Amino acid sequence: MSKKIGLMAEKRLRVLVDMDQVIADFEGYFLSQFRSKYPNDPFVPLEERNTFYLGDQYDGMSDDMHDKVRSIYHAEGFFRDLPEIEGALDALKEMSEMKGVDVFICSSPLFDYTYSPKEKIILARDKTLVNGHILIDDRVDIKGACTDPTWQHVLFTACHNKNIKVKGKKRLENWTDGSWKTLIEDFQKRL
Ligand SMILES: Cc1cn([C@H]2C[C@H](O)[C@@H](COP(=O)(O)O)O2)c(=O)[nH]c1=O
Ligand SMILES: [Mg+2]
Repeated sequence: MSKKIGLMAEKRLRVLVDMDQVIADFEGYFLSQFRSKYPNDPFVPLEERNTFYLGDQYDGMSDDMHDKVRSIYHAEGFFRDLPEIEGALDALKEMSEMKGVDVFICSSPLFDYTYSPKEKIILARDKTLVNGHILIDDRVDIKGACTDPTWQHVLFTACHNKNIKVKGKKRLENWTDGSWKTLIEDFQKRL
């Protein structure tokens, strides 16, 4: 939204920030919960995760694995209790205090709607329809009804995408080395 300052309209940068695996540690928490509930089952260490959906690596391991995996992230409190990705909250607070920057958390719900919508913040199954200048998200392929979204996707590095080569996209490796600030400032210059 632009605010009028005298006769000049201030250009504001709209930053959309994904939640799971960008602000909240979905993968790490899933693994710790899975190992504590099913200590005798095989699991995929985070260094070996290479698909967006857990099921793509887990489901074939045994007949009951599909249900076991879902019993973890469909559980009440799973999303509410996700720990922070290191540095995310400080970075987002600082980002939201930057002059001319508006920050929105933009997250997809699970297909099972029992708990995740109540435990998340802003929900959009189709993020291509959300209007913003930047979308910081760990998912490599963000598709939807709009083939030409307003935002530029910045890929947040996660265990499942770290080895995927993406052409023409910027990456943000973490929230702790200060590079997010340079990224935001670069986008602001181009507004
Ligand atoms: C099975 C499975 C589900 N997810 C979920 C977690 C979130 O509800 C969405 C991803 O949301 P985002 O806005 O794209 O971060 O899908 C998942 O991330 N991984 C899974 O294996
Ligand atoms: Mg995500």
